[in-house]
Amino acid sequence: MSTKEGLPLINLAAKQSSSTISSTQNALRQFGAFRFVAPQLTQNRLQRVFQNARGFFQLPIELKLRTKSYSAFDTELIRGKRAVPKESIYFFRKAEGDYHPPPSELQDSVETLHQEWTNFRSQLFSTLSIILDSTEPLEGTPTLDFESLGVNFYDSDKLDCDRAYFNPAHMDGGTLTILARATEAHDGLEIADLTTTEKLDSEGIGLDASFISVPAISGEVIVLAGTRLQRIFGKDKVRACVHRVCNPVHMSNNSAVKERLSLAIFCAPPFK
Ligand SMILES: O=C(O)CCC(=O)C(=O)O
Ligand SMILES: [Fe+2]
Repeated sequence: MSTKEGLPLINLAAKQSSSTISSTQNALRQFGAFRFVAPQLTQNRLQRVFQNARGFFQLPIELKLRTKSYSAFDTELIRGKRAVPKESIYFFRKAEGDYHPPPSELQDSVETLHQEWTNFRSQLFSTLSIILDSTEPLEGTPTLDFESLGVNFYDSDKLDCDRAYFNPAHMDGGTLTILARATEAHDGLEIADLTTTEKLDSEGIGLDASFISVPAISGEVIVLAGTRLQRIFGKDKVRACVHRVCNPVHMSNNSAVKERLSLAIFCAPPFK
């Protein structure tokens, strides 16, 4: 199944047809993912964030380490053990200590993008309630849910050839992750077809399941269900998406891509 057939594309501003509802219900069980149309999130504002982030990631490491919510190459762990060969900077997170703010152009461009995202948030969650036939609207709990945003930078020059993944197979812990990428086309992002395995943990699924490649398409973003959404609705309705990013040097006919930037909004349902 191609990604286009496999992952339904939703227009949040429209009334959902019964065929969109049923294909999205299926996609949430099979992949834990779908897409929505959001040119406002993928065009100029996003490119400005990536341009500023590229400048930030090129700064000397001593400067980056002093920056609030920066995580250096190979410092984040998946399942508490596998280091992820990426650098990231997170926004809207609390940080203890004496850190510098990120460069102001980067901070401003992230805030502008995030402001645009807030126009989509309640539409996305109310559409999700309709799709999942939920009688209660999804509402965030201030103690459990908070929203943050991460910009990730992957550089295949920093990766030994034996590491096939920029980001090993994992699930995100929150409700929904909105993912946008800097490069259009196949940039290594893959999601598991959860109907191809009996395994339930992300490591087992990573070894056992079939994965499909999810190209980045202009004007659209991908939504990944997190473990919290799976817990709220139950595994029969929603599976947490298991996703990974291949090192582009391991991808056939795309070996020219060496650098990869992505942006994830770890979003929370609106509060009452
Ligand atoms: O870089 C990507 O496309 C995926 C990022 C991701 O999985 C994450 O930040 O949790
Ligand atoms: Fe993730």
